[in-house]
Amino acid sequence: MLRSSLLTLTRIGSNRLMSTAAKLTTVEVNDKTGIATLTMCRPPVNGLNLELLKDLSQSIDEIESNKSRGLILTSSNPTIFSAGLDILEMYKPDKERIRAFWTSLQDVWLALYGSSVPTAAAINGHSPAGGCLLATSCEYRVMLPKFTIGLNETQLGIVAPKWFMSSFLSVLPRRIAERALNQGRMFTTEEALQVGLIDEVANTKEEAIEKCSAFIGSFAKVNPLARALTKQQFRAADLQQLENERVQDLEKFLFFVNQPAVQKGLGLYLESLKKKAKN
Ligand SMILES: CCCCCCCCCCCC/C=C/CC(=O)SCCNC(=O)CCNC(=O)[C@H](O)C(C)(C)COP(=O)(O)OP(=O)(O)OC[C@H]1O[C@@H](n2cnc3c(N)ncnc32)[C@H](O)[C@@H]1OP(=O)(O)O
Repeated sequence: MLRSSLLTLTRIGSNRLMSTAAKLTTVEVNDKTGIATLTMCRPPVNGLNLELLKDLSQSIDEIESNKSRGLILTSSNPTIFSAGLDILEMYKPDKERIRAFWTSLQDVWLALYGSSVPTAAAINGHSPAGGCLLATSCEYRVMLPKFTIGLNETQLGIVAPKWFMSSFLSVLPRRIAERALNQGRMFTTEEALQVGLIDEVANTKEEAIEKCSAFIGSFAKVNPLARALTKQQFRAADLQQLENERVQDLEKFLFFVNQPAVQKGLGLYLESLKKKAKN
């Protein structure tokens, strides 16, 4: 259950805030609805590095074990849900750390995509690549206007692994998913709604959280065990595939990311991001 030695429990209105010192995520449980909001808080862009991934895993475990009625994933940044994987973890990587990094990403995906509680993403900002992976691992997505979401990996000269595709395919028709992935397409909020990559649009983060809560509330009269087992049956083949191939998936990733051409591409991409940030 909760790691009580490190845990601080604060009450904000009807919410209980559970967070540990120096954590990159917070978990707030609404006492009225019993729904937990899991917030990513790693400035500047919620880049998924090893530490954020570990905190995400721990927070998902907490929510699973504290009998929350659902999980809403969101961001403390007002314009970015998550910039995806922290490219600094993959560029000129440390040998041991990059293994732990990828393994932690696998852990987060298995826990979120396979979660027994209903899950929803309040996408309150841009959500490229790994950000889109997190959002599409949830069962429902509500997004704010004027942001973008998608799997842009091919634009960076990298390849989304099969399990990224599984999440994408659980939301989009195959033809749209395949074309978008091949193009590395980023969808605007409006486009994402049109193709079904998101379920609803909200004007504020609060409204997005309300809509996510309403989705989770729609299961109020459904037997929780029957609901969880049904969801897990839908997702079992995808989850099992990664479980069976975890080691090979890690080795494939390490081989791929260490290719000189991939390293060169990641270096150039980082430079372009930094140049853009300066201007
Ligand atoms: C046979 C087949 C085999 C298959 C094998 C498979 C093998 C596996 C291959 C590997 C797969 C790996 C999968 C990767 C998925 C990913 O998630 S990759 C990451 C992709 N992310 C992006 O492309 C997003 C890039 N960022 C942006 O577009 C923008 O930053 C933003 C829209 C998110 C935010 O814009 P803005 O608010 O204007 O902020 P910026 O000024 O751009 O950025 C601020 C600051 O953050 C740095 N930064 C941004 N994103 C990242 C990132 N993802 N990683 C690290 N750092 C990032 C940016 O450089 C700025 O830094 P400075 O302030 O200049 O230091």
